[in-house]
Amino acid sequence: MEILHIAAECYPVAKVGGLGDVVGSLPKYQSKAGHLVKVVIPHYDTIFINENEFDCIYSGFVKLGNFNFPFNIKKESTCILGFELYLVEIPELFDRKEVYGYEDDIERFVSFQIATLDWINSRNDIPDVINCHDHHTGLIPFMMLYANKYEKLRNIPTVITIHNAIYQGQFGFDKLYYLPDFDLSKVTFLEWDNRINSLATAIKCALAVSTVSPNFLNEINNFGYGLESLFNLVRHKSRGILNGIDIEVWNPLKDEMLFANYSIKTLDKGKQKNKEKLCSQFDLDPTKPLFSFIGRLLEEKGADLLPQAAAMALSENFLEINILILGSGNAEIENQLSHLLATFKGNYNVFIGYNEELAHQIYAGSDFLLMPSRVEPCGLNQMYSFRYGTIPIVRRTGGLKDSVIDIGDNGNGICHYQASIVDICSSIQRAVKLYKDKKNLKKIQKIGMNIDHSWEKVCQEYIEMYHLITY
Ligand SMILES: Nc1ncnc2c1ncn2[C@@H]1O[C@H](COP(=O)(O)OP(=O)(O)O[C@H]2O[C@H](CO)[C@@H](O)[C@H](O)[C@H]2O)[C@@H](O)[C@H]1O
Repeated sequence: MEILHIAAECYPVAKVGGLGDVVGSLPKYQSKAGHLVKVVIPHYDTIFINENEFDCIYSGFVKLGNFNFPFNIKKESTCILGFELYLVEIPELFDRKEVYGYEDDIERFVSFQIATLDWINSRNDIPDVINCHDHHTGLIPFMMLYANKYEKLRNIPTVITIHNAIYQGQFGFDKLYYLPDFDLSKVTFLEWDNRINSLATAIKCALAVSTVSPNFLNEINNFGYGLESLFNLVRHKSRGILNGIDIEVWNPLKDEMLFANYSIKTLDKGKQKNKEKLCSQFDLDPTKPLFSFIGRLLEEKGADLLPQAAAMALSENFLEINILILGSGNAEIENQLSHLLATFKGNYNVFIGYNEELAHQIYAGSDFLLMPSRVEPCGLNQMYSFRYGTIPIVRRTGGLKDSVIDIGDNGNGICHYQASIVDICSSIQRAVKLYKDKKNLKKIQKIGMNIDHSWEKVCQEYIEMYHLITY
């Protein structure tokens, strides 16, 4: 079947977080399974886009209310990613370094969605299914059903995959005129809490809704960021599919970003080498257990707890542990984490920013990975940790609950219930104890490394979902 994914991110073209990882890997494995898979994202000013060849295959103008933005559809010419990659080039709106965070994000992503549909509408061959991802593509199912100019696309089944339900792409009805002419009797599909809500619109209009873990689907039926009643209403067409990971990109034996490659057989030596390099780079003690955190420094990730939790853990375990943090986000959290350096130099370090290579090195060189998330629709970091023989320490929420089982229950990681400093610190204490019990430590590391979280296994669940709505 022909599957078209539409999203804001796709690794390695443009990535801010896990959405990019999934949109860069699920299509690759669907393609390997024999499907024709296309991915459409905006044309940003990123290294991958500047360094690769693209052919312009379509041009037009996006009409956004009174504005007319010229756009091109560009196709990556070599299929280097294992699927067909298409970029929507709207220079005025997307020729920028960052993916999100601009005042005109609504105008940017509404234009992206209209340009994408204009192009699909112009094609003779149309996809069998369109898989939208998150709110940036949430108006697509609505426009396909009710915008006059997309009548031809009406019968293409659509899926909305929810990676993050906190951000919903809301805007006022004063911008309703941005949308192409549509059947006005359907305007209520756009509305939630008196505003246009892109995610709610997609949930109402898509033929299927998927979340990135089964447990997150259960959670949002009770606590759905204002959308719980809607999630309950569409339960019949919803399913939770736990994310997979790209085992080619995340492979300690072949990962070119590591200081030393290793497999389950050479775990001890391999991890030690990576740890020593990492520790010397960050002025840490390689003889002590290394606890790391990688992620966006936001409350949803529990990152606001990190400064105090790190201070407490480092004081309680004085000179017994190392903590290393990689991330960026909330400026206050960034400052607090940076300030800890003065007190705990030698046992603590932080890198504020985004660094893909360093992330790989940290997964490989750490002993434990902290994920005190308040919200985690799936979480990929714990899966990368397993693969690199690093034990995740997680709060039992969302997809973390689906993928991490506490060592007390013969599991693969360390779990706590509360997003609290005390809970994080007591998990760290348990980890320190485990670290000293080398035999048990190795056993748990190996359990993790043997888990198969590959897309090869999971991508069939997406195909089953598509089949349910295409036949
Ligand atoms: N500073 C930094 N430098 C380098 N790399 C960094 C980084 N900060 C984060 N990353 C990387 O970004 C990715 C984060 O992925 P996650 O799935 O853990 O969270 P995210 O909230 O972005 O994704 C959302 O979508 C995904 C995909 O569905 C869900 O798993 C998740 O729960 C949901 O919140 C990982 O590849 C991580 O290594």
